[in-house]
Amino acid sequence: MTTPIKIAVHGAAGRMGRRVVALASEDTSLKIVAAIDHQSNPHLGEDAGVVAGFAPIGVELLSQWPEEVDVVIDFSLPEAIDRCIEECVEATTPLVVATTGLSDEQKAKLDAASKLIPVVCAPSMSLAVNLTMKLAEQVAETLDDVIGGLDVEIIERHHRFKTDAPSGTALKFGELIGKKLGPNTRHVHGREGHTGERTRSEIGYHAVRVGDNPGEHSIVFGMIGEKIELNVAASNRDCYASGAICAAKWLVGRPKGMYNMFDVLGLDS
Ligand SMILES: NC(=O)C1=CN([C@@H]2O[C@H](COP(=O)(O)OP(=O)(O)OC[C@H]3O[C@@H](n4cnc5c(N)ncnc54)[C@H](OP(=O)(O)O)[C@@H]3O)[C@@H](O)[C@H]2O)C=CC1
Ligand SMILES: O=C(O)C1=N[C@H](C(=O)O)C[C@H](O)C1
Repeated sequence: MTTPIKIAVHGAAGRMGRRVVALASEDTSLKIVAAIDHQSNPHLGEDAGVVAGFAPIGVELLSQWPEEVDVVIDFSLPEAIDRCIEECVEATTPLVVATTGLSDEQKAKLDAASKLIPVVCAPSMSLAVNLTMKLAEQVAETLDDVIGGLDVEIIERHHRFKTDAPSGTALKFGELIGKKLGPNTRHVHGREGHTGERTRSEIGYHAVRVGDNPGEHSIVFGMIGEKIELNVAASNRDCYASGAICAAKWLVGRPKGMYNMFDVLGLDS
């Protein structure tokens, strides 16, 4: 039997962290050795499995970083990411970053870290979302010069507790589509008032916040006379948690560098 991969979950008491703890604790190729959260989290000191709504796993939820881990999975908040990067660089631990809403400075810090450690960073760990991104690239490339012009609008729906908008995934869809449409693409967030006619060169973003929606994205490619709409929706959070676990397993033993879910899923060839 091979030795289990030792993982630490950062943001372990959050909505996503709990699902990562729950799924990883059922995976015999993994051993959760640390569950890290904010120093004032009310669950600190409790068993992370119990916090996740599961059986005890013998790992306390702590705010301290552990000594020895093979890989860290991070689903936290932008305000928590700097320390996470610093701890991983210091210990040369591979890092999977799923947190969205990072500042440009934080993205640069993560890039710098990837010169020293292997990093997977992706706004969505979901297989279906990443496949849909590939489809969206294909549609944009094909319709770029369509007669009458192409209008791209991205609508995302998430739970009312989400703190960043638009979603990291919506922004990634826009970035990938924008690359296919050319350098004049403008990214427009919402519409209000006397906006004038829509220009051809814009991608519109619309962020809907409702109830407990775990994440839904619609990419509309509108033309004169017809439209294509790509829809991808999560039924629950396990698509993201299992994607992150898959990324963590893939990352262990890789050379330092910046990777994404296309690399993990083999979608870039
Ligand atoms: N890439 C992907 O596939 C996905 C990405 N996400 C992203 O993951 C992130 C987390 O989402 P979600 O789980 O819903 O959010 P939650 O707010 O439920 O979870 C975040 C957790 O991080 C904790 N935290 C806050 N500050 C710190 C800190 N300084 N150190 C350690 N932990 C800290 C929070 O603790 P406390 O409550 O005490 O502040 C909380 O437990 C978001 O950015 C979201 O957009 C979400 C789903 C999928
Ligand atoms: O906060 C969430 O819930 C999600 N956030 C990610 C994002 O911002 O794209 C991914 C997923 O859609 C769920």
